[in-house]
Amino acid sequence: MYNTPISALLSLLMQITKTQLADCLLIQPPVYQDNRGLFRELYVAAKYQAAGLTQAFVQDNLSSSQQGVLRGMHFQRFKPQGKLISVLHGEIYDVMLDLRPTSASFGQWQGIYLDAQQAQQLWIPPGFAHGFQALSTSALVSYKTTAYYDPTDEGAFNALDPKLAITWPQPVTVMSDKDRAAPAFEVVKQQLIAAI
Ligand SMILES: Cc1cn([C@H]2C[C@H](O)[C@@H](COP(=O)(O)OP(=O)(O)O[C@H]3O[C@@H](C)C(=O)[C@@H](O)[C@H]3O)O2)c(=O)[nH]c1=O
Repeated sequence: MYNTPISALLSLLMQITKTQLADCLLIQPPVYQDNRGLFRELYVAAKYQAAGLTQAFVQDNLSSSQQGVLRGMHFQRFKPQGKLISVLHGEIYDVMLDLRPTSASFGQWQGIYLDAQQAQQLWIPPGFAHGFQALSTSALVSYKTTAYYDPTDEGAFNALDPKLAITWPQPVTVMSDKDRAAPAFEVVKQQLIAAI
């Protein structure tokens, strides 16, 4: 629909901010409010490609969580997924951790608050672990991925690992059994280094 210069211009309407972690982006698309409510675009290929999200998305996911629920920290080892995160209802604290051994921010994590009213989105490229906590009564989170879900390729480390000390904002009410049983980050880190 748009040629490259026009899509580059359109992408100026989106505010793109670099995060502390290399290659992750905080995206603030315009939110149009009127007496009916609001309108926002979730994804427009030409605009997001112009902003640097050039890989094709192949899957859309939706999860609903009650307050305090913690999901993560997850990744795929050989078929890593880039993720474009949007909150459709409520508020979350979203955490990404750089798993790329050659990256300047390898092993570092950053948490970012995302909420449906402000409508920020987070771009987490392939090569990161991801998790979030629902902070509102309920939170509806949608995310696009650049690789298919493959349960045989799934990896995880413990989001409550005291050495990582991720500062989850609220008491953790529920985690999956799988997430509670996940190893400490150091185990995953050593595996990643050994695989170089
Ligand atoms: C992630 C995923 C799960 N499932 C199934 C497997 C399982 O039966 C059920 C719930 O899966 P999980 O417990 O892994 O769901 P969840 O803990 O919400 O997993 C997600 O967490 C966040 C933090 C991410 O970043 C995602 O990539 C994904 O790992 O849904 C799919 O069919 N497709 C998928 O893409």
